[in-house]
Amino acid sequence: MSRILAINPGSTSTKISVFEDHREIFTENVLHDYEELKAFSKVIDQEELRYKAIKEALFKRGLNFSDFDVIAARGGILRPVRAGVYAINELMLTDLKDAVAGEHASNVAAFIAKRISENFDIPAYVIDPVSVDEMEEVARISGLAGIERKSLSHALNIRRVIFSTAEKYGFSFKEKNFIVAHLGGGISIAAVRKGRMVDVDSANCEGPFSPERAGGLPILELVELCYSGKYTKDEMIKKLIQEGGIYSYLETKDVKEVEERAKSGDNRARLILEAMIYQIAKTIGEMATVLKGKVDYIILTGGIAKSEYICEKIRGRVGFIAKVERVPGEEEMLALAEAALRVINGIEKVQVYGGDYVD
Ligand SMILES: Nc1ncnc2c1ncn2[C@@H]1O[C@H](COP(=O)(O)OP(=O)(O)O)[C@@H](O)[C@H]1O
Ligand SMILES: CCCC(=O)OP(=O)(O)O
Repeated sequence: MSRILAINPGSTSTKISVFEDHREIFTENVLHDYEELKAFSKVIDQEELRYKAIKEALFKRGLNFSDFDVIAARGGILRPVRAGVYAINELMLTDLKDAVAGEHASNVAAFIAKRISENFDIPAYVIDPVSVDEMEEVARISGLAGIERKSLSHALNIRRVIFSTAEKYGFSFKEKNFIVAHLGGGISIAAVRKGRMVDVDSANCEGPFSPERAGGLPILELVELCYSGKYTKDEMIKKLIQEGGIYSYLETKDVKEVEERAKSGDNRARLILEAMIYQIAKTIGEMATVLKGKVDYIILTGGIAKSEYICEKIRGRVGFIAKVERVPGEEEMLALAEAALRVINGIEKVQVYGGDYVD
């Protein structure tokens, strides 16, 4: 039996899970004081705070870091990489430290995992980082020379729900084509052709708006706003990534609340919710063209997919394309544990993060 510690830092919490082989022993979402987190200018500076929080959560249950056989961590915004399991090396830590590809809560995970690994002599890996990039060449062209489309997505959950759907229906995920819409605080929608994520609407800067992110915007108005003198660069980024989308219209990021408001006669909430659903469906339609109409399953996942009401409305718009599956919530912790197990059992090779990405 192998005991696995899975670590998944989010913007306000650190989720940890303990698995014994495939069996989940417990999962805890350790909440952090937002004010305390805000005091750090870089995400990786939160290492000590989050490390201690994880240690305490384990200690409470009579566990220590030395009780584990492997550490599996969510990968941050690294250079573009193929999907898979990566050993944590110096280049990875330097890239995360320099935030070469951007800041994200998961950037700190590799540092925590490395620390445990060194102190307790346990292997540690990061798995399916948010910068998994398997896009085809044609998908990288943005429309303006000098700006390239980027693959920044909920790759860990997207790949996991494809595995679980394939398992459910008894086929290999490499035999089929999927469109996966991860519908959480951020939204990413991917076209996955026979196991390869050939295109994705990046969670931070394209596609539908989400509870907290603006998604794709009319570009000239955006330029006007940037140069209006009202906002600094950091304020603009915050406005687009943390305070955009539903939040900018309704001052809440809670879609459950918005749905309740819409159902009880709040016309503004109804319109904004309908618009998000409309944009999600439109992007799913776009991804169907990427797969030339050969779509086997559309999978709706993430917190918002817990809503039958919203999923039915999306299904109403995209059901003509393919069968719509719902995988409510996310399976990221399980995805981390299973990947580590595949390595332990010799089913999957550990890859070297080396900036040697070849398409
Ligand atoms: N039953 C539900 N119905 C509608 N929306 C829901 C439901 N449960 C959670 N959500 C919404 O899902 C969003 C968060 O999704 P989640 O995947 O947990 O986000 P993240 O991990 O990105 O923070 C929130 O807007 C939340 O209100
Ligand atoms: C940066 C892409 C992945 C992402 O948006 O994750 P969160 O929704 O967890 O911030």
